[in-house]
Amino acid sequence: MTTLLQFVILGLCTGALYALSALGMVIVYRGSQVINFAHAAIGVAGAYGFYELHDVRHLPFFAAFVPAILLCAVLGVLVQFGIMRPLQNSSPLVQILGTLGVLAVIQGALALRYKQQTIAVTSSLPRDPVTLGGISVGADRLLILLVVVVVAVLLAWLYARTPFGRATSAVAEDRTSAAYLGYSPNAIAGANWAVGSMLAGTAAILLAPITGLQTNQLTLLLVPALAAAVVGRLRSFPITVGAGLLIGAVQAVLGRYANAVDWGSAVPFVLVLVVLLLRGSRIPGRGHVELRLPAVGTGRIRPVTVIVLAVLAIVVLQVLPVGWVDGAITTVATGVMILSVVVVTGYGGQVSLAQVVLGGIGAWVAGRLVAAMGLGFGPALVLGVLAALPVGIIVGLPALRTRGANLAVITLAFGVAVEALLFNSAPLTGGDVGTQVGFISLFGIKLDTIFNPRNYATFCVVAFAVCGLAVANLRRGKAGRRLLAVRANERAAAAAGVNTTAAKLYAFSVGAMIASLGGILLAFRDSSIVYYNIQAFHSVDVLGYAVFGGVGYVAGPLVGGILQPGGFGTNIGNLFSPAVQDYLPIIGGALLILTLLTQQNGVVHLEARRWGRWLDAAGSWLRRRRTRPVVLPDEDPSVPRVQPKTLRTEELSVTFGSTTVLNGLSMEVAPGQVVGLIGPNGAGKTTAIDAITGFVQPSAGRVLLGEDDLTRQPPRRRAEAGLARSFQQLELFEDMTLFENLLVVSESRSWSSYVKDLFWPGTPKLSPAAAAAVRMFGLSEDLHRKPTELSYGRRRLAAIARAIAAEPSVILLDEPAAGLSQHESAELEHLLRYLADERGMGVLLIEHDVDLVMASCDTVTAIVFGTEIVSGTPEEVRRDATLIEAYLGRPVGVDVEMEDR
Ligand SMILES: Nc1ncnc2c1ncn2[C@@H]1O[C@H](COP(=O)(O)OP(=O)(O)OP(=O)(O)O)[C@@H](O)[C@H]1O
Repeated sequence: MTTLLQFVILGLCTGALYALSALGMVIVYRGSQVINFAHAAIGVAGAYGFYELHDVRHLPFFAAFVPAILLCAVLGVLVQFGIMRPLQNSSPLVQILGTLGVLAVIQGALALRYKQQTIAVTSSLPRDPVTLGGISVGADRLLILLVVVVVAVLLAWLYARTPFGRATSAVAEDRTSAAYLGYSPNAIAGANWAVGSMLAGTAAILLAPITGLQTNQLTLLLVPALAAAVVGRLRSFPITVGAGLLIGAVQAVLGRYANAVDWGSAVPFVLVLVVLLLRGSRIPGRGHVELRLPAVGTGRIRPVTVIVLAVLAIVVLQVLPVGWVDGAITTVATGVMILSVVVVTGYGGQVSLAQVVLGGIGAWVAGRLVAAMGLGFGPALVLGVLAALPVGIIVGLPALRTRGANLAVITLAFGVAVEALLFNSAPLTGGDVGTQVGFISLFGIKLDTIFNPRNYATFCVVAFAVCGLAVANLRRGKAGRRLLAVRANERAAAAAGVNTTAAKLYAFSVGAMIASLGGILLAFRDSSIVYYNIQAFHSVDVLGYAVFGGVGYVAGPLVGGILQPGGFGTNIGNLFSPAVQDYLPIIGGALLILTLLTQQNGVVHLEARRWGRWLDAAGSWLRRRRTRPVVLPDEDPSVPRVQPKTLRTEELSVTFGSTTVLNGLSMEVAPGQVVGLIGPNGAGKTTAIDAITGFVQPSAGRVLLGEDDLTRQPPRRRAEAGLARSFQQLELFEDMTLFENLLVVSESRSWSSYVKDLFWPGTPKLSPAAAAAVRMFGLSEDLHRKPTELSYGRRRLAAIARAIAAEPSVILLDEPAAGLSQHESAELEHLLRYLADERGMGVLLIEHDVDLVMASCDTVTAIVFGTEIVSGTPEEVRRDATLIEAYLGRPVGVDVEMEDR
């Protein structure tokens, strides 16, 4: 028992340092809404600075400590102003990568100077043993614990009670409003980066005497600190400290009682997994802001170009010097791994920092099958690729309830755990000696890289071509459109009936299989695979390479793969100096940062545009081919009536916290009926639509469509049952053309397309209902355009057309006339009647344009503060005094016309 307590206390001390570093992350996040993945790197840079001054130049503790943490502050401020400020409106992916670029540069710079050696650092804190209740612990550990608790209390006070803290909270709440109040968001962000970075430095300086100073110390500090900060919601100081202490204590106990395996490395992963799964939500809330990810290509294949390039590559490989063939192998094999990022992040919009580890798992399975079971390379490769599939699904599971930076944290933590438990486990991998796979061959062709590197390089090129074609096919097929819909807007995707769960898990599983193939190709370059070399943090580089090349483009990975050490980048660098190899991590990090600042869509996007311009200049016939107009199916005069179903809400109530926003709403929308739902701002109209379509759970009441009780169904099932909705903010899929937007809602939801599309995506065609919607709104000229290329009015019409294209029994329109011209509003009125009278749809219309409501609705329900105040024909409602009073805020006579709001 005493031993257990002793380890708990020791663990608490290490945990206190995680907590200290995590507190810094929380501060940075509060000030700038950025999760800083370079946080530990900045801290470790400070620790090296401290070491130089204190241990090498023998300055007293504080004379070394103060400049060291000031160095961290300067680094933090430079990162904020030089990189994060320009990226402040970018997607979480881009912001994460910005900090990861900084991490690569700092780590690369430290590795240049200090290599991989571990430096012993002397402690300035008193280390005499202190005995507490029979347990003896070093005084330095207790002091650290005390320091962290004091810092947490001070921070809590600073951020709750001082003007600086209030200003930071105001900026965190809303940058624009804070600026109106006179706060400078940038100055506040800079100050928080400085304070947060100083805490990172303090934590690293205090940790160095315990663990020794090493550039790889980042893992030791970064992952647990990230985990603690995420558990504290990047806001709460006490919860963050508690989580850090918990991680430290559990790790210490596991290290004592289960030390055969490094279970401690898995603690941050397990903790974050449990917390995020419990806390997350399937569909993001209404306030979720979708920031655009880098651009996605069309996936269009030019077969002649592909064949010519592949043949050319294979021919060139036969004559290249051997050093360059090795470079080609590394570049192309890494390219295969990066293709997995194109699927998961480029198409699926999910940030995964586990791709290298997934590749490593595939390589491990294949390697063991060859070495231990004597299986041939071919079958081992197939089984290795298949083995990654279930692991990919496991990695993808958290993505069902969390997204963005949180997902990046959890996938990184997963990678670190697998690295420690599998790749660093000598019994499982063969340790330093590795796994002997010998000289491999396939169908009698020798593929070893010692005597037959050109064959292996050719095999890598073929593997890339096959995967690249599959990924391009995926982009053009139904499955790809589902992924892009989820990436662009999860809420709208769910409302369109897309199974977001299936789409995400599909992206992760296909990504895992491709990553696994890449991992196998990289591992089997050697006749002895040393799994120690597979590092979880390398996924960070791979994600960076992907964005550098163009994360949405199939050709991007080949450009990104050049940066991989040992690839073409090394070959090119060696032409100038062999030392370039050492600088590659720094160059890679700097290039990534530059790409993010200047061209987030990647090199290939830039080139594609350049080529596009060239094609434009080359002749109009080529231009015609590029912007081939989408052909609508012939007009079908008999667009069928929809399946008639009546929507009923029974005593529907919604409560947020203690506030009841919707209070027992009962209404009915029958087939062929247009029903208006009106009320002043904040009355609860959108909440009613959200509750009917499954985006918020009602606290009481029922939602029925025909005979089906939909009250507990997710949005997708309600869409399948026959409900479609438009959103106030339109929520179109911005990365897709209008044609693709319409396809997402109207094409069949077959599961088979998840497999078929990889090989044969087919030619997409609009359904008669979608084509009719396009004609109705005169959108045929806009079909090949993306929503951003349309005027606001046309975007609105496009959003309504998309909802109609799903052929719903009942359509719910949330302020469809907002921003429309008078002419367009008149057309909308005509359309609403057409949908009800000719197509038999039930229409629920939320609108502030009272004239439109009165002219087009059969019945109108008015709500105020979530409660129905009147319901009846437009004429009855128009003359209701209570409603007029609610709208105008004062009692009036019945003859007063309601204002057109
Ligand atoms: N997720 C939420 N958490 C807490 N309160 C919420 C949430 N969503 C909406 N509300 C509150 O519920 C009330 C009703 O909002 P709702 O958007 O449904 O009104 P509305 O009638 O559609 O208004 P408008 O006409 O301005 O769109 C508002 O006070 C709003 O602030």
